[in-house]
Amino acid sequence: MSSLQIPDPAHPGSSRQRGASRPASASAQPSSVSIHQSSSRTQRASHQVVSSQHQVDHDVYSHPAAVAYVTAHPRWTIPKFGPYLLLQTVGEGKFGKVKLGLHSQWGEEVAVKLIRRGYIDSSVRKSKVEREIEVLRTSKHPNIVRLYDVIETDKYIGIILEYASGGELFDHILAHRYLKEKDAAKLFSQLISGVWYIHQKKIVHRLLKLENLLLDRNRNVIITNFGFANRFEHRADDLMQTHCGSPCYAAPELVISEGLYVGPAVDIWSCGVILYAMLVGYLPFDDDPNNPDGDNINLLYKYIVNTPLSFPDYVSAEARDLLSMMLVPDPTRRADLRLIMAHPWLSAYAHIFSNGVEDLERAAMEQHQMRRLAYQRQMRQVAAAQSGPSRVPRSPYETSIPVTTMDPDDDPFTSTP
Ligand SMILES: Nc1ncnc2c1ncn2[C@@H]1O[C@H](COP(=O)(O)OP(=O)(O)OP(=O)(O)O)[C@@H](O)[C@H]1O
Repeated sequence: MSSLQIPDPAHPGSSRQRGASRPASASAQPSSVSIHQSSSRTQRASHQVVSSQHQVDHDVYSHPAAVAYVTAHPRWTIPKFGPYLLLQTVGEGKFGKVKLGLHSQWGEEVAVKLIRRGYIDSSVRKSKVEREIEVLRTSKHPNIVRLYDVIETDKYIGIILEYASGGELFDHILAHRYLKEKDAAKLFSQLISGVWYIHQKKIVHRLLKLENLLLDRNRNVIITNFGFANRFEHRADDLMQTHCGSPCYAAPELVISEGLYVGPAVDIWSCGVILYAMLVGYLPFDDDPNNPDGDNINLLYKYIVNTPLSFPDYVSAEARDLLSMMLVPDPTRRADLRLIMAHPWLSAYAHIFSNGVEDLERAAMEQHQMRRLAYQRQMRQVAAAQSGPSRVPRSPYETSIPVTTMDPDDDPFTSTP
């Protein structure tokens, strides 16, 4: 596999990792190629204004995440992408891998979504990436994944995102079979707050599903994957394509009216499917091939439109009432967000809905600032421990564990675990 084509400022034209003795042997620099020229550049200052405190780069190798990575993979070098060390792969999309990144100065953990430029080979894919960046750039909400930066190289577009360390909501539900109503109501309120926020900004997500809901370390919802988000006023474009991959969450009008309707009600339907899955432990409308109607999208929608919702005994009457308001095939009769937020099943979380757009943006900024300061504090503690009198080796790099360089023909961004 060939290596990243990163212009090396010291050796123009050279981009390969060589036999370095330090773990982070490649330094990615943003290339001059851009899908989103000037706007992506303006995002790049986000890590430079937080603190006057200077940390030295090597402290980051004592960061618990770096130590854990090196302990698990003692023979791998750690590639660098911009100011971030790239650690393990935390997820994979059609575009490429998502890696855990570690800011080399501040020790902040981030998710680095590495989109291979080769993937952007059509206008649909190009606009998907551009949309995701554009929507995230303008969104600041405690439950919407935060965009920190966009770093471009010749081979990759790296979208630097808030790291949702709690994994996917899908797995959280699987682990519990289904969620307690109290827990589901909290998560659902956060989802609805995020959806309300983007709808206020005249944006529809259009691909809400369990796999696009992540959790942070405190089990709060983080909404991700805005690649198919669209403005209210835009007509449908790639919608049919969008939902071919996840028909179970797609509102009936997307199929029945051949995708011409792109109003906010499509997100309400998907939120209803998500809430049903949280409370029941399976999807209300299934595309399981064992379900004779499920493997054909048109039959599935005929089934959805003609079959009344059913619930297992353990779902409360109030929750059923809310779901029955949301999972209404006719979008004009489906509950809107105002009705959902006022529903008694969510009364314990009504305070979440009392915030306006500006309050939510302020809360998101404050939350982010606190998190960043906590990371910096952690780095300072690591540095203080390292310079203490009874200093012991704090990372495998200071022990006898050999650090070998990767094969220069390997691509560090895709071949490392
Ligand atoms: N901010 C994040 N924090 C932690 N993990 C993430 C984050 N973003 C993505 N992931 C992980 O990476 C996986 C793939 O990411 P992403 O949602 O971008 O791809 P996808 O759902 O396949 O989307 P696409 O349709 O763009 O291919 C997710 O399912 C999740 O496990």
